[in-house]
Amino acid sequence: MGRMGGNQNQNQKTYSAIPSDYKLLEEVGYGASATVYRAIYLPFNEVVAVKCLDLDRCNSNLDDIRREAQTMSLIDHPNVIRAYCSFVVDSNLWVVMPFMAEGSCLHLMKIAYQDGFEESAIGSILKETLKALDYLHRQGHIHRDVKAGNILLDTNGVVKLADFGVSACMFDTGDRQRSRNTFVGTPCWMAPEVLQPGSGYNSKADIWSFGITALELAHGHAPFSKYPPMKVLLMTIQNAPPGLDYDRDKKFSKSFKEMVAMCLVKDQTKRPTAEKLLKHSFFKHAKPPELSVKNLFADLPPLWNRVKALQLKDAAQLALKRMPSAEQEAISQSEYQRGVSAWNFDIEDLKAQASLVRDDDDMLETKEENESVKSSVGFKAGTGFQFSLGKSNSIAELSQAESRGPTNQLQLYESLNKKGKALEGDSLDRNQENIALRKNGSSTEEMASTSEKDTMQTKAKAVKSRHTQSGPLMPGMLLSHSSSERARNSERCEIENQPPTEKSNREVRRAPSFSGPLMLPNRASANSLSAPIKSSAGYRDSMDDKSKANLVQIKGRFSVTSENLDLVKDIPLSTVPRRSQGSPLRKSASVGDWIFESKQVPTSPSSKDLNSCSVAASVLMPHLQNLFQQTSFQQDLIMNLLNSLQPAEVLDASQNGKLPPLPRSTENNGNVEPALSERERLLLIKISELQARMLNLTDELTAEKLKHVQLQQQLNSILDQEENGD
Ligand SMILES: Nc1ncnc2c1ncn2[C@@H]1O[C@H](COP(=O)(O)OP(=O)(O)OP(=O)(O)O)[C@@H](O)[C@H]1O
Repeated sequence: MGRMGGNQNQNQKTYSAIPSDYKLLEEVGYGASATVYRAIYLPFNEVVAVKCLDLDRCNSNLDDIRREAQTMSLIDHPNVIRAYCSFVVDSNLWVVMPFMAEGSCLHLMKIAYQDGFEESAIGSILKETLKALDYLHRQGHIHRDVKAGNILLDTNGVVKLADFGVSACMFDTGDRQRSRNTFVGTPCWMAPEVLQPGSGYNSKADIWSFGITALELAHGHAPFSKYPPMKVLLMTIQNAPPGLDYDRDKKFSKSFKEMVAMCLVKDQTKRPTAEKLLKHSFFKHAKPPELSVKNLFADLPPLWNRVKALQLKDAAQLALKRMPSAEQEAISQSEYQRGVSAWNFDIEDLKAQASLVRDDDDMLETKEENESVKSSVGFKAGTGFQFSLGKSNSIAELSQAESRGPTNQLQLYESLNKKGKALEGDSLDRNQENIALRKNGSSTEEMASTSEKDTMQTKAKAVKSRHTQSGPLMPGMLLSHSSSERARNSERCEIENQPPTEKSNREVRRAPSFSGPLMLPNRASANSLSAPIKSSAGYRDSMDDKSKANLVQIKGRFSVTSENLDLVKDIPLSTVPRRSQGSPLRKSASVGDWIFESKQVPTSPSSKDLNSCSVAASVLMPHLQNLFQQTSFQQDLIMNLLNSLQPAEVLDASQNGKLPPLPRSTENNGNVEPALSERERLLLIKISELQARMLNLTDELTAEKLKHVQLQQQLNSILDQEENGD
């Protein structure tokens, strides 16, 4: 057992890393990879929360986890939950935190406010959350998982933002997904730029999630939460942003609506910073949380009883339902409960789930949708996808091709690829392929993963194996998700089309064309097939100057800052050997983001050369950087793909001379191989084939389901006739 991180501040109490010092009591929550217990820290006789993360389900490097834990323990803000300490116990990581006796906003809504909170409480909760975001952004961090489930409440009305850092490394690493093959994140809270490869994201992604969280608190659920993740993804990218624009929202003030609309602007550069948003009149008039939030818990039973009640209620509901719909429910609940944590998707799971959406349900949805969405096209028979014609040609083309069938889609993909268009970042198809690349493992496992039964079994097993200390345990159940309302998509083009303000114009002008090592790829793009990382200058531009200047790395959900940035900021990425030993730039094993170690910056001859020709360098740098990143990601993706291929297939392909040999060791792939482009081309074809196969299978499945429905209808009519005959 080793201590992972703890607060070093002399003025603060020190918590030991000895498991027997903690008496675990009731389970008070669970997430995708962790169960949270109320516990007593015996030396202080103090109630704390212990989050137990199952390390078996995460192949992350312990060093990365340690770094995350240390960063988490350095967080110091009244609205951000801090880790007292964290340490490994058997195969679990225990994170000790303050106990928030009223649990998360999500829990509270489920138990007592299924249609959301009233505006005054929402204002207070959001204001406190925004203070937390402002702090994190100033420190150079992006939270990336802002949602009601991560806003914790204390009995006296204190609001704290939780769930980052340690869990981030669990969620972000592809290893975790590979090892479990069960995870599919719901992109309900994700900003469009996060969902689209290559576009790059920054702290403004948190502002989008914050806007979605505002809607979640107002309605009791996030927009699109009843849809399968793939559909949510499409709707987020292609529809107008959701808002508080409907009849049911009449009760909300103009300033609340306006604030939400400001957050939910698709163009990230037009979203306000947390600091600026805090000055909005909605927050100026927000009541202190001890006045408005505290009232929410009056007369409610203790948190653990609520959690237990929710679990029992959901279990009973599920048991009552017929299996197919129970499965659907479980999937939907599971997705909602698991939330947005992983910024990775799994195309096959997504497709499988999309095909489970009942058509009759969608017909209703579509009717409603058509009221607000001006033009929409069918996505794919049987899946119920609907989306408006988007701005992007490639998305529209691909979508139409998708609706025409897999062959067309493949052809279009290939033609785009030929034209070079397919490398554009906003290609949905590419996004799907990126997603597909994350898949590894057998389809049997994968299908099983979506079933309620397995989810429960897995959770029960995990809880059993974890809990060796004490405390009554409930088998982990899926939380209920009462959302039945769909989100509406209102056109708010005025907001999006607003001309940039004078200030933002100035910002754009000031924007450096060379983004340096800080221009980090987004997670989606890091996994993209070959999408170039467009200039991610926005990352710095949109941050406060202070944090911009200090940012040196992103780890998990953290980007860590340094005062010595100047030392490193002009080192071109293209001159830095990637992931080779001793390189200052390497990839975090846990999170897939770049880490720059400022102390080890080499002075490379090429950077000197470039400096001697500064004009050319400034023009060249972004291109070189993009090229470098592109190649790196391609390498990653190829490795991912190779890993996902059956070994026999790889062997076969290389023996037949189809594929040039590729070093399988991830240690060696820092250098760009000359044969890479040929290999990439072949692999792209392979990917296309795989995707086409997958689409065919999905189509077959859909056709079978249709047949099944028709047969059932025939059977029903025969039975009716027989009954009438009788
Ligand atoms: N400090 C705490 N005090 C009280 N309850 C907590 C605390 N931390 C977490 N919880 C409860 O446990 C739930 C799960 O915790 P958490 O979100 O950290 O787990 P996770 O596995 O990281 O979840 P997710 O899937 O949302 O990322 C929370 O939604 C909340 O209800």
